[in-house]
Amino acid sequence: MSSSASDDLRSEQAYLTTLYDRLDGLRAQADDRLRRIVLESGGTPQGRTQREAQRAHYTEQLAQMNAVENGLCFGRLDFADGAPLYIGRLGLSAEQHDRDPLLIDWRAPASRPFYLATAVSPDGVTRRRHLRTKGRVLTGIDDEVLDLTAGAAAGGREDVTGEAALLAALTANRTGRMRDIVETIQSEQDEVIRAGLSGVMVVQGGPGTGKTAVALHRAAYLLYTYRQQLTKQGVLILGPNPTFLRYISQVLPSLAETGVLLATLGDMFPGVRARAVEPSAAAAVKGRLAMLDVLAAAVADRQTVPHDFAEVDHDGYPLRIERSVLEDARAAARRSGRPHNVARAMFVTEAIHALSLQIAERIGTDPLGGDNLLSEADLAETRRELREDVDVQRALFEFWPVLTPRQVLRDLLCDADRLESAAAGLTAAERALLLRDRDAGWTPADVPLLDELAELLGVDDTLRAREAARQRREAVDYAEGVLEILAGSRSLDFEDQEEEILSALDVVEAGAFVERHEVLDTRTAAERAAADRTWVFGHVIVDEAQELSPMAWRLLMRRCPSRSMTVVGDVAQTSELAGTTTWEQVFEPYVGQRWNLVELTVNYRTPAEVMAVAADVLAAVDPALEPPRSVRSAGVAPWALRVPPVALPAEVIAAVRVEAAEAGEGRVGVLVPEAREADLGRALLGAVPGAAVGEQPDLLNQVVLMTVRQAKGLEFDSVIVVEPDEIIAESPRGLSDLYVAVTRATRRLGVLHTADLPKVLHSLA
Ligand SMILES: Nc1ncnc2c1ncn2[C@@H]1O[C@H](COP(=O)(O)OP(=O)(O)OP(=O)(O)O)[C@@H](O)[C@H]1O
Repeated sequence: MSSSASDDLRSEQAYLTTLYDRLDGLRAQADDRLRRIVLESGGTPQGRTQREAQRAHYTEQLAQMNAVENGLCFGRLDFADGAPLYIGRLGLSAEQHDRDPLLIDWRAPASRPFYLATAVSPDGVTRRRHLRTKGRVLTGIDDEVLDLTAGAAAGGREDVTGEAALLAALTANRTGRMRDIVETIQSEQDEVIRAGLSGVMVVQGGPGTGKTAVALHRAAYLLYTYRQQLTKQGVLILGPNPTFLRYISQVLPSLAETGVLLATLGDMFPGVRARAVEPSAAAAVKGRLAMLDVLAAAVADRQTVPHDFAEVDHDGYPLRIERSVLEDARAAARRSGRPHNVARAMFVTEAIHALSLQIAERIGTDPLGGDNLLSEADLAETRRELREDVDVQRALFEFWPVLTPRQVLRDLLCDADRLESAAAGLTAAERALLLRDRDAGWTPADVPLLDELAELLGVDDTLRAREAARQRREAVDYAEGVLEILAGSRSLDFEDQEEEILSALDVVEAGAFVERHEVLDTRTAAERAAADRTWVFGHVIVDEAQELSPMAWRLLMRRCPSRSMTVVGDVAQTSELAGTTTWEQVFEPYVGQRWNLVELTVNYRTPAEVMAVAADVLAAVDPALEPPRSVRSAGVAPWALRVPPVALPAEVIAAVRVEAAEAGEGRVGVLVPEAREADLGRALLGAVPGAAVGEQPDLLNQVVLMTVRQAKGLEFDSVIVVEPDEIIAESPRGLSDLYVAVTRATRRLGVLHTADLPKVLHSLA
């Protein structure tokens, strides 16, 4: 190492140490304040609220400071004039302000040239320096000189920034968890990350173009830039499945952001974790907008009338409830246009009104032919009696019951007759796809249906108020109990004392006591949002968005009426039959033409050799689609091996062993047709006990066997695709599935097949 290089290392290490000292100082300060707050107690309700807010603030600050411990500072910009700027995961101000700022947050506008400056357009930057660190120790420096006039050779490529650091990141072993890319964000990605908050932005990009990475960094950017607004309303990131959410789960915490709700569609109905699996064809039927009519009919079918009449016992007499009375009441309630549970009150009022007239007719008829003898007050009393009569209530409940979304959907999907009545617009084959067992669990495609039903059913305010009143009564009863104990202990301790002693009982009544002890809601917006179906998010980010059905989009749009959304996906990778192959189709109904399309064109994951194979598959999906350009080659040719059918499991195991040895610390993914998953999974597990297989495989294992659908959005150092012709044949979107499968590799790709290779893989023959 030249002496100037080692001088550089030494002085940068010294600066790094200053930064960590400052971080430690701030951490100690926050820790100390938090400790003091935790020790404080009592005070007024406002005081306590304030303390709670401060506690949350310092806890979050500490979490943020802990999160940035690794890679605190990763870059430096030198300018033609002025002092250099250091770029990091967090902004740090100096203790003495003349040295400010010590470190600039990567999201601050001043950091932008770090991602955008090039030799051709340096924006005043003369040098961009990447600092490589391990813990608190500087391990290396990569410099890019951007000032061509300074005489230094610019070298490197013009299409990437920070080439050395980028290539180091791209060729590193995969770990089963996605890493942040904050040190090497490329300019086309930076544009997306820093776009404004409002409106719908669709980011279309081929595999490996960094859509997921960009979506996550955009969440961090938006939270930094619009902190107040978004902390209150929350940001939702919707991903395709729980395995994928675990894969990306570390990225935002490593960027010191934790207040984001990561969820799958299956999590979007509070109280339901929809994890059951169903055929894609069934999900496709559930995803169509035709289900709106089916659901509306299913609710209407619950508003029934008897064949002729119903009879109940009222006040010792049989009371006939005529079909026509119920029909009129039902028509009036339906005409109100209110949701079913809300309109119920009107149905009951109308029915009771008609029944009271019927009773008046019976008992108030003037034998002399004059007006009815019952006064208005008598009629009101009759109505009151009818309303309070449990038998009448029960009968009316039967004709217009209070319903929950789960009840309506379960009853519908488990009953061929109900389905036939409500889903008359579907074909018999489609209805057969919908029919399921009563004890089958909820699937993700059920969730938008439950959400739609919640809208159709509504919540009866009187019921809600009754429930709130019940809860409050319980709390007051409890408080009275507490106060009684206090009173009891006073009489024991102080009854023989002369002077008056003020007890809690004298200064507070039970209701007020409850109010004072109401628990403060200290949950983050993300936590509160997860528990509330009607929560409206400040921003919604959707990953693998091409897979969502029209019904799922309705649910999402309800959660985001401001339409502040970032939608990332690739219409060439759609595997769900309910998914989309054009973005226009998705957004036209909600925002017309008012959405922005941005395209990412560079593939950071898949090396050129693998992408050449993928390009042939893509051409078969749609010749008009362009594959993204690989940023690097791996120097390894993809391979294919034909094996006898009986030897397939043994050959898979052998290939896994070879690839695991090649991958070293890296990860191996075996992607198989759905029909073979169970058998091959079992065989692999027998030979490689640590392998991850099954519904939700643990990606931290070195070897993972899964279907292509499960592998959506994931990547492995080495990928073995098994029986590609079966993957193609398994679904009408089988070619897209094969495209997804081959583009999961970051280094090596192999194909095992027992029949002829499909034509689209001819380059491997
Ligand atoms: N600027 C970057 N610097 C370093 N690594 C990057 C960069 N951009 C993307 N990557 C890496 O490339 C890989 C692919 O990124 P990502 O998964 O976000 O792509 P994607 O477009 O979502 O792919 P797919 O459509 O196949 O799911 C990841 O390992 C990611 O970390």
